Amino acid sequence: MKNGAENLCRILENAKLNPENVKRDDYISWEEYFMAVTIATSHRSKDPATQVGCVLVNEDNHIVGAGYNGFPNGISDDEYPWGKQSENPLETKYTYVVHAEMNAIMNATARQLKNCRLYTTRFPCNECAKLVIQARIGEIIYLDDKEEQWQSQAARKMFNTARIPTRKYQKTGRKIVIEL
Ligand SMILES: O=c1ccn([C@H]2C[C@H](O)[C@@H](COP(=O)(O)O)O2)c(=O)[nH]1
Ligand SMILES: [Zn+2]
Repeated sequence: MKNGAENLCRILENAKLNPENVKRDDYISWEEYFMAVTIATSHRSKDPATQVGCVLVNEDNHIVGAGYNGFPNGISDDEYPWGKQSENPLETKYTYVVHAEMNAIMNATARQLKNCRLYTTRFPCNECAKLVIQARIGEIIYLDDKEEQWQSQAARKMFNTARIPTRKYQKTGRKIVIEL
């Protein structure tokens, strides 16, 4: 305890004598950083209605995978349909699109995703939930839930049974402006 107080005094003294030696204190937190990367990733999606981003983070806070919703490799974004409604399932995006979570898992640089955290802009659907559980991912952090959708309800039910915690990202109000 005494050492802690002495250290603090030294830091404050140093800050007074050499203000330029002191680290900045307005850096973003890990949580803000990972959600910012997740949101940025969603901007790669070509889906005109819903852009989803997903990032996988290991226990060392390293990003080991990222993905967004899009058609499979080699499937043309211009020739396949992006529409939602048609009597013919061959004419809607749902038949073809790979979900952001699936892409993040498939693209991961690590084979072992056990205990990774999954950041996503949208609560995973039931199909993604199955993959997440099989990959032994440890926690889900999401920006928006889709509580009204049965796919999200089924996913939540499976996460609860599999004891995978989920939590809504708490916005901090921090803004970062990126000029591209
Ligand atoms: O877990 C999920 C659920 C959905 N997506 C993708 C798939 C589609 O491209 C959109 C959903 O389209 P709506 O227009 O909102 O019906 O989101 C995903 O990536 N992950
Ligand atoms: Zn999904």
